[in-house]
Amino acid sequence: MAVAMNSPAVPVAEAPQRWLTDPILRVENLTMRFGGLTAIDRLSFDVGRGDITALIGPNGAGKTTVFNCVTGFYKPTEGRIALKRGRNIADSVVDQLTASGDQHREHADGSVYLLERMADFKITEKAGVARTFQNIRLFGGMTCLENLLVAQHNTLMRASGFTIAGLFGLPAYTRARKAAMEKAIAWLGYADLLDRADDPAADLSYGAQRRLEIARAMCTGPALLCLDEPAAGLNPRESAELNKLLRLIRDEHDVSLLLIEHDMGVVMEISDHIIVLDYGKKIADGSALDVRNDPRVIAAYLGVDDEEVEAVEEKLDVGDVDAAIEVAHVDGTTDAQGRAS
Ligand SMILES: Nc1ncnc2c1ncn2[C@@H]1O[C@H](COP(=O)(O)OP(=O)(O)OP(=O)(O)O)[C@@H](O)[C@H]1O
Repeated sequence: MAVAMNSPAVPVAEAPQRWLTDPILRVENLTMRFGGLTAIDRLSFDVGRGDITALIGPNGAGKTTVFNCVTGFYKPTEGRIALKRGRNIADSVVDQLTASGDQHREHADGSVYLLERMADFKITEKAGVARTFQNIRLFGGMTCLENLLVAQHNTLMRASGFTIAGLFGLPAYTRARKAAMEKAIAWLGYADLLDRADDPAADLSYGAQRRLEIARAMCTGPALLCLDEPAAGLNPRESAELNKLLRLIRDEHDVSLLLIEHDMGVVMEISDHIIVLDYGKKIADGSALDVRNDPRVIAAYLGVDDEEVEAVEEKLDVGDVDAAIEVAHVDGTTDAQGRAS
């Protein structure tokens, strides 16, 4: 997908650097090899609790592979992925858990999970990590409301004691069913889809389907929400609606977000923290402002040669980002994916 570094985005004001002081997710020395190909190479980064963190980079940089490792779809070749559900959990607690060989530990300040040791369904259910995919995966024939109820199936099954007792009006099940309905209706509201509750999901516009998918992920009660290209294919109005929903999730629901995104307008506007990958390695890590001005990032996206990075740097030294991008555009030869050809 083409990437526009010079989109008219206004970077957000400098936010507190929570990824340094209070990480919810800590990825350390992550390596993923597919046969002879090293897709991720000793990658380390932190995701701040309560932040919107964007993982960006040209096509093939390894973003989806990182997501697949965090969410348990892939078992990493090496590395540790620790999720801390609770503030002030010392690194020594994570080290003790690692040494114990266990997957999870309850601690006075919260729970710690080693995601690289867990199956994907446990990562969702126990650690509280939800995700969406590049291609929308709703149940198209079900209504919007039904999609959000299905997401709460596990909670309802637990409440029924995993029996048919729910059918006979077990009080715990009746309460859980009411709570599930209230949650589904609340998320339809947050996603601005209340008036479409009884319509089949497949009838919604593309942007509305994206918001429904995010609402469905939120119905699982995550602590960390991973979104794979949520703005792909959206028009400017739909992107603005998406940004509003993502900010609401961060600001009012105490959920941290990790997203892969190619749309630099969305990334620069809503991200507290940006991590840039190229060829499976981290090439930049910081606020939107830092990353936007980083010559290595511009070079990676626009495909300039190493010696031309200096020319880009010179323009940036005098604060002329647009001229730096212009230099990169003239000198770099890019293919449609923003990768040098
Ligand atoms: N299951 C797999 N088997 C073999 N190679 C893979 C597999 N998954 C990913 N790769 C390779 O790993 C590298 C990183 O791919 P990945 O999909 O993570 O990149 P990406 O940054 O998400 O790209 P895009 O922006 O196009 O989605 C690529 O070279 C890709 O071909």
